[in-house]
Amino acid sequence: MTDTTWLVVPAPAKLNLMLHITGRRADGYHNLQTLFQFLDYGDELRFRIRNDSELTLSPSIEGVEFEDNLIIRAARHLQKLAKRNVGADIQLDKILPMGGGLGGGSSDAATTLLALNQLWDLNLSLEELAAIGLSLGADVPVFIMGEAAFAEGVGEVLTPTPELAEPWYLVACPQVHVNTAKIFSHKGLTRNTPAINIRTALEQGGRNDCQAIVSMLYPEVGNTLNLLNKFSFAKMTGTGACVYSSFGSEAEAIIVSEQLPAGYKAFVAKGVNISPTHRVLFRPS
Ligand SMILES: C[C@](O)(CO)[C@H](O)COP(=O)(O)OP(=O)(O)OC[C@H]1O[C@@H](n2ccc(N)nc2=O)[C@H](O)[C@@H]1O
Ligand SMILES: Nc1ncnc2c1ncn2[C@@H]1O[C@H](COP(=O)(O)OP(=O)(O)OP(=O)(O)O)[C@@H](O)[C@H]1O
Repeated sequence: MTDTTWLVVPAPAKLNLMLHITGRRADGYHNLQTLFQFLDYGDELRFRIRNDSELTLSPSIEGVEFEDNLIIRAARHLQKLAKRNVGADIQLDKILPMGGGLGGGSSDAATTLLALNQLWDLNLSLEELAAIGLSLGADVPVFIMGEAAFAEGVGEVLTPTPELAEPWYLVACPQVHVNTAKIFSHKGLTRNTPAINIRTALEQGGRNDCQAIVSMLYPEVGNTLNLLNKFSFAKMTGTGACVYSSFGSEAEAIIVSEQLPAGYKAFVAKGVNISPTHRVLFRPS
């Protein structure tokens, strides 16, 4: 008899609190230094085991083919590693904007790897799942490991940073889709920022080396930065398009969000150093 209950698991957003590009590797990828923090806000996935080897996903994401969806690509990896036929029905509540720099696709993939590893009794370690995740995207490993972290390499060499403050953020999402590969291949991108150590990153923060190029290519991003900067220092996450400011309380963040022009897409969320995915799967209260 198949268990018909659904396992409900969040797929949170991430912010890059700083993002320095320190070099370009022979394979075209870039070495970077970044501070990742999770948001208590994001997509939600539901999983139910099937007793055949089918995978289903509903609803589909407009413009993303079934087999290209990072959720399905993640599940296919695990199916190959399972020594028996395994299948699942998956439901997706997509909240995070795509191409927003919030890591939504990577987070969906990580949640899928973590949840199906558990449901299919595969017993893969977090390190093994992170290695599979890295083949899907540079941002997947941090979501697998589940701790806010200083990341180096292409984002996969992680040092946890539990000492990060957990402020409230106002995140504004200009309605443009930034193509990550296009930004990393831009000739004007700063890609020689000197490496810093983790202590400096934690004490002094840092900038986002992609911000100037993205603001130039997508003026909506620059305009949104200017707008938020009127209230509180604003920075872009990842390769954009979303930008954020931090606040000491939820109420302060909400007051500023209410002053944004009508129609502006924005949300308020708490920064958290433990991923909500881990809280549900590994630390249920
Ligand atoms: C910018 C960040 O979001 C920071 O967290 C990530 O580094 C990007 O991670 P991601 O969206 O998972 O990116 P991937 O899907 O791995 O890569 C998309 C494209 O961005 C470029 N890319 C990405 C990451 C990296 N360290 N160097 C790169 O040059 C590559 O051209 C790659 O083809
Ligand atoms: N489940 C998924 N959710 C979102 N995007 C997906 C998914 N599967 C595949 N994709 C593809 O991945 C692309 C990047 O989506 P994502 O939401 O991760 O962007 P992002 O927030 O800019 O990521 P990052 O911060 O990692 O650069 C999308 O444009 C889409 O084509």
